[in-house]
Amino acid sequence: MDNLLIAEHQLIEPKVNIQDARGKFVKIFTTGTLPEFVIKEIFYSDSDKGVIRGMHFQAPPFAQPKIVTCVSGAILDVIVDLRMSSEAFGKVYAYELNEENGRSLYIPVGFAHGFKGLSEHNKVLYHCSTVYAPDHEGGIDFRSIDFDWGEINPSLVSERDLGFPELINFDSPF
Ligand SMILES: Cc1cn([C@H]2C[C@H](O)[C@@H](COP(=O)(O)OP(=O)(O)O[C@H]3O[C@@H](C)C(=O)[C@@H](O)[C@H]3O)O2)c(=O)[nH]c1=O
Repeated sequence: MDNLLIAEHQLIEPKVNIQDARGKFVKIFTTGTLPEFVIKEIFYSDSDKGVIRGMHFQAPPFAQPKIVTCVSGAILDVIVDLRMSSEAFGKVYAYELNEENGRSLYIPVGFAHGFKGLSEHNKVLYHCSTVYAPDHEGGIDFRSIDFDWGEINPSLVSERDLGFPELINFDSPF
């Protein structure tokens, strides 16, 4: 599938990021940003400070490249490389996405994704290049990757996210 061809993650700078007397205008994506990226679903989440969601992926043949943008507030966005053939298997990349920098993160096939809310509230917008496939959803315990999440409040994490396997015991489908 063409939309699975962009193999590496990319931090996408906004094409326009303007503040004026009315407020902000941010263009996060335009044709040419990721020419092969096809949008099949768009959704957003709304979370409070300290909430952690992740680390999630969809397994082949329903793997799901996506572009993540924090349109309100601030998050620490985190991905981990789960590609068995990758020299960087298990490597973690983390970026602050927030309403000021207008940045997005493109997440290719073979990575799990999660984030922690840094501001009082955040809204995170997803553009996905495949549709939701609940039977092919998977995850890694966010506490098992090589990343310091700071304070973790289990009441701000879903039951499902607390029950995923640890990376060390994980049989990657990628
Ligand atoms: C992801 C998703 C969930 N749902 C449903 C399932 C559930 O009842 C409810 C909330 O789902 P979750 O608890 O999985 O929501 P959440 O934990 O926010 O899931 C998201 O986490 C981040 C880290 C990602 O990377 C996303 O791709 C997605 O997996 O929405 C859909 O109907 N369609 C979807 O595409």
